[in-house]
Amino acid sequence: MRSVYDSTQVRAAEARLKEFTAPGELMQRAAYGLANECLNELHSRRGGVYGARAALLVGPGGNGGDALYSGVWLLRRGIAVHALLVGVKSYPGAREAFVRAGGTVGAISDADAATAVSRADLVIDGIAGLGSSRSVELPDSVAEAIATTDALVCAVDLPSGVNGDTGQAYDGAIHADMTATFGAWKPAQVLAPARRLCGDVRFVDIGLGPHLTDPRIDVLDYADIAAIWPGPSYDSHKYSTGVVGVIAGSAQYPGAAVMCVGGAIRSKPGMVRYVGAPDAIERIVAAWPAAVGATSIDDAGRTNAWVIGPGMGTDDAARSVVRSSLSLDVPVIYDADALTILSGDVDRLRERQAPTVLTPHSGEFARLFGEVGDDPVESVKAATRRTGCVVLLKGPSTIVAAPGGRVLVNETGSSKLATAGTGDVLSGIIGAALAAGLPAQIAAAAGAYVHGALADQHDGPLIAPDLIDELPAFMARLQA
Ligand SMILES: NC(=O)C1=CN([C@@H]2O[C@H](COP(=O)(O)OP(=O)(O)OC[C@H]3O[C@@H](n4cnc5c(N)ncnc54)[C@H](O)[C@@H]3O)[C@@H](O)[C@H]2O)[C@@H](O)CC1
Repeated sequence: MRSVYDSTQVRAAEARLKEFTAPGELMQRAAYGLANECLNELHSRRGGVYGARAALLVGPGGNGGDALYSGVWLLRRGIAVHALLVGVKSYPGAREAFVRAGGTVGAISDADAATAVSRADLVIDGIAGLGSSRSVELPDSVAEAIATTDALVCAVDLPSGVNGDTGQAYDGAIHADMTATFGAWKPAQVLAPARRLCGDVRFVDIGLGPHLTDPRIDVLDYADIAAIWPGPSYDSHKYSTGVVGVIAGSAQYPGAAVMCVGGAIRSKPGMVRYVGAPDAIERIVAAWPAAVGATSIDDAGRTNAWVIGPGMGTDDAARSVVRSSLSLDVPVIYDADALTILSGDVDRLRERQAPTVLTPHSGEFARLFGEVGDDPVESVKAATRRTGCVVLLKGPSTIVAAPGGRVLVNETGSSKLATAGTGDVLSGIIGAALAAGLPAQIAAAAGAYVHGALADQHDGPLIAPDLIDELPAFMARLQA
């Protein structure tokens, strides 16, 4: 598990750590770590560092200070380093130390600033880090040189022009190949769209660890999923490993039911019960002979969790099923059409006594709760407060929040998943995890992890059934 801290938490931890360290010590640790990461990467790219050129983009704050002090270390390794000041001020003492070590200094507005960037093997972006909250305005020629260079572009703590806490990217944000993060992972390093601008994030330990508490976000990794994903025990039987009920599909979207049941059944619950019209049951059993059919929830028999919504339509019959499902006393995941049906009636979700998971994409989220906005984590948290449900917002970074709980962000998957039917598979996987007894937020986040990992491991173009085909091998590895 990777814990992620926002700027207020990082600054508070820094303030506490500073009580035990000499003045300037933390910046020296950061600058040394930054220089090391750059030197290692430069070495692997060029086979050596001596004789290389570096350009530093230096803002007025601590971020620029880190860049200048890292320049001192680069100079000591025989790299020619030129600093370009963005603005008139620079961090007290840093510029002088840099010049003493042999560095040269110019302004970002200098006529040869773009040339200095284009000739560099390494560009260090120290315009702004934790204090970055607006667009980056550089001369066009410099912006163009940064955007087109083959040099290693390394961001100091965070790329300039991204909001470290929300993941928002402002105009002109720097696109780095690598980011050296100091002391903690920051939200922008795991949230879209900023995550992509960070490149490869390298953690530089400056000793903040003991002073950081109560992370804003956690990111689950493979080891977490392997530890929590339920597997059968020696005395398992089909009822002990969980029974999933699925209400999905319609005459218009029959495939949604096949995808959803497939996602559930291949995640290995004890049993999957499909509820639908007789012809739909026939189709499902033809595709998945191990599934069991029933024509109503009442006739379905014992079930540990329900998946309701994929492709079910929004007609009166579907509305009535969704309304009556609110009183089910087992966990329910509402997806797709069920979310559209609930969008006129969001506050009724508070009636639910058992755990409930909502899995909207941004359009469905907007219908339910209003537009996601610039701070998606806060939007999702507000939705959980309003409904009392676990809310999983699908997107380039999937966010899963629970009432009163910590926010989880999923990093697996990619735009490969932007194809019809993949969401139906996801809800089936989450349904299986819920039926097996995982807590709702963990089930949702673990399901998103598995779903994304299936896409990641699939070679070539992906369609939704490929995810189901990848499931047995993935599950076998996970439970080995
Ligand atoms: N506080 C500490 O103890 C440590 C801080 N460190 C560094 O200090 C940084 C935070 O320093 P600061 O609080 O001074 O904040 P920053 O240096 O991130 O940014 C603040 C300054 O940059 C300007 N700025 C913001 N966006 C800009 C833009 N787009 N274009 C031009 N100027 C812009 C602001 O007006 C302000 O003057 C961290 O990200 C990290 O790099 C590290 O040295 C580790 C220790």
